[in-house]
Amino acid sequence: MAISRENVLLALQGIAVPGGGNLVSDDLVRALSIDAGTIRFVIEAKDADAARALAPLEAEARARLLALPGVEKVQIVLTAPAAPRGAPPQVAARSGGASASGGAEPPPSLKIGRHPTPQAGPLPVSGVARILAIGSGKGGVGKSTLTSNLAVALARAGRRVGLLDADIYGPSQPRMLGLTGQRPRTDGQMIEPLHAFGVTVMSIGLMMKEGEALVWRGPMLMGALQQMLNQVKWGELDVLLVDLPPGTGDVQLSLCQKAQVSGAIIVSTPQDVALIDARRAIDMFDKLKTPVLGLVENMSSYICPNCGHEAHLFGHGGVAAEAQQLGLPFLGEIPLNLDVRLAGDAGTPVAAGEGPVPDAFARLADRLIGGGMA
Ligand SMILES: Nc1ncnc2c1ncn2[C@@H]1O[C@H](COP(=O)(O)OP(=O)(O)OP(=O)(O)O)[C@@H](O)[C@H]1O
Repeated sequence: MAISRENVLLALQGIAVPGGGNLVSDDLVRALSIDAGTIRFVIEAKDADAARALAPLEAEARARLLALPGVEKVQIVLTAPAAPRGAPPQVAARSGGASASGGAEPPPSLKIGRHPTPQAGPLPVSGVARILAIGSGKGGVGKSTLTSNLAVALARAGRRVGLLDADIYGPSQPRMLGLTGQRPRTDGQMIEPLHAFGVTVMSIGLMMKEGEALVWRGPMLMGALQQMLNQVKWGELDVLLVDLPPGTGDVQLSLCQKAQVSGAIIVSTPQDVALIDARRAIDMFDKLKTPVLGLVENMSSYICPNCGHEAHLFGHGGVAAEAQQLGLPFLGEIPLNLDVRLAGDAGTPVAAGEGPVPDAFARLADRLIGGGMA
């Protein structure tokens, strides 16, 4: 029998916390997910003392949930922030590069991941002229790589660019932009984004302990995304690129429901399997009434650095053909090149340098600017 979220919350509402209220009314239940017979969630106490006081409630919550029909397993994590409340100092950005890494700091005190605030429909983000969703049907096609490099290329072309890493299942932008270990500053209300290579950057991964968001679903995710859009001091931006998780899930839905997204760009490799999934992503954006602005082919051709021979490891031209068939613009192609990966791993996007690959990203940026998309 399917377990309903409402029944779980109802059971948890019955558990009083010291000082009045209950687990749900005090917003202590975070990251609730229900997966077949398993219920997972986090009880987030405000500090270590509060966590100790809540420990008996964890057992009570488990017992109550296990008594619900269909529940086989209950996983509860009781956590408290590792550091006292207050913002860790932000490390200043080096001009032209990413802020220097200061080692792994605890997450900022602002709680990310909460129930969404009701709103009438998709809203603009203050100061942001355009929001572009960067999506893919399949994982690993280079969507995050493309997003960081496109952001850098747009910044180099003089645009005011923001990048929101909403890939909660594997936020990779901090690593790709050399921001690993840094924490954004917050006053408890608003978040100061980080800056790297001329791009204003915020990643859901910078706001939480590793792996914390993995269990989020539905409303929690929607609330978190809403916070990332509205509680970050984005400043005045010509364009905000949103790096989405692969596929067609809650984050895509939440983004298009909460924000006025100008359009989506779909990244795919030329392989048939990737293209089939890309079609699904396009279909989803159509259903969400978000215009698909075009397709990009990543890992297009491979030029052997030793002999100059051009090979097409994943095929070539498949995405352009698909775009034509769907009547969508083909925005450009990025070659498969070892430097792309090495630069991404090293935290200095290849688009920040010179050469044929940075030129390919510059062409893509120009195409978007020329088309009024960025
Ligand atoms: N054009 C390219 N040439 C060489 N390597 C690339 C290229 N594009 C991406 N890569 C590498 O492929 C791997 C996957 O890329 P990336 O993480 O950007 O994909 P993704 O689609 O965002 O994945 P996920 O869906 O898992 O987030 C990375 O190691 C990246 O460096």
